Amino acid sequence: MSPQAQSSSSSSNLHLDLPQPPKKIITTSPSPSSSGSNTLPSTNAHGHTNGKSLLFENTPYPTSNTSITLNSPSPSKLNIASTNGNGLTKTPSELDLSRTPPPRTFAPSPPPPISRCDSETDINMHINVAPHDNPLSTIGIGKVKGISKRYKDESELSRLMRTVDFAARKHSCQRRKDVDQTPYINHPIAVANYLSSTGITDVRVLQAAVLHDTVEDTHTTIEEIAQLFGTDVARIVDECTDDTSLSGLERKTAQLKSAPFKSREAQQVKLADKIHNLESIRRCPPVGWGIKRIQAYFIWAKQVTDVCAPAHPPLAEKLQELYETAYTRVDGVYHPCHPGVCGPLTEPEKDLVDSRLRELKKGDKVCPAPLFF
Ligand SMILES: Nc1nc2c(ncn2[C@@H]2O[C@H](COP(=O)(O)OP(=O)(O)O)[C@@H](OP(=O)(O)OP(=O)(O)O)[C@H]2O)c(=O)[nH]1
Repeated sequence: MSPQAQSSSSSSNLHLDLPQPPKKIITTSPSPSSSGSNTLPSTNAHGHTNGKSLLFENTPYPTSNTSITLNSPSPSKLNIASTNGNGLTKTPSELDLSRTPPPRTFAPSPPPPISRCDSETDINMHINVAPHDNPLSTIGIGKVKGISKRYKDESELSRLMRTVDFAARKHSCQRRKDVDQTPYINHPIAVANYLSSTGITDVRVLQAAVLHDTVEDTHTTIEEIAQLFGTDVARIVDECTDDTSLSGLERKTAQLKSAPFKSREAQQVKLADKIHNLESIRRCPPVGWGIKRIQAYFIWAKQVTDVCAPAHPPLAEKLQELYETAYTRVDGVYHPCHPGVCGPLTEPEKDLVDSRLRELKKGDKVCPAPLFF
């Protein structure tokens, strides 16, 4: 384990509850309505005042009967703990969070829905072979010679745009888990944008950022990516792809264990992936997420990003700022998103946060720019 991982893990000993909603929301008709059974506020609450932010007011939990403990000092120790009907079993060393959610199951996750919009016809259109004749469909990345001749002479800009187009087709039926069901493609584009806006100019890294969820969450294969975009891009995407046969808990553990051994490029994508997920959570969390799940994600994400931090210090600094300043409010009670790093809000800061929240509740439909860029 790297020194960064050690130092970060030592700050958290939190008994947390991680439910498993569907991995991605898939809709056939994009209707970003917040009506129906959603329990989150009807407007996205998000704000940023004097370096402290509050984003939304959270809502009740569904139920289950298992919870997760992230133990220090080893970030790889994620223990399932039984709960009683009223919620989590607490120990004196655990945080006493004001609202105990009903118990729920953490693992295993249901397999993520796969986008059905990424028809093989679309993909093979790019490589000029019939779907069932694709010579790459059964071979590993090691045997793929590299990018198809057809794309050898294209400019970097053209290649990047082709990558965005490919990812958009692949994710076209997917939505984020937030109440507005944001188009999923916004996430990989934002990840690439975090990298390019903090100085990453290697187009292969930007391509990999755009493609980083295609293999995990759509029918895309690494071989396709190798042939369409080259083996370097395919390798980075492969490193950023979780094994979806594992449970949610196992995937989280695996990410922690593998993070120190990833290439620099893959670690850069990981940092950007996490910063966008964390920003999304604090601005408009996935439907059904409560404070414990938010905090569990922040704690786990910090352990991963602390390991990856040296790969891209500018993003690591932004992440640290995020961990130190992100707040949420549940039933009028303020909670730091990362309880081990974030200090309590002062009264004046609470007032600023509240006034920002009131402002947003008047009806802010415009997706704001990320807070740090
Ligand atoms: N914050 C946020 N995340 C959303 C949203 N919609 C989908 N996601 C995805 O959900 C995952 C985070 O939720 P978890 O519950 O921890 O992940 P899991 O479903 O894979 O167990 C991320 O997957 P991932 O990209 O594989 O990242 P990671 O879990 O490896 O960090 C993230 O991209 C959303 O609206 N907000």
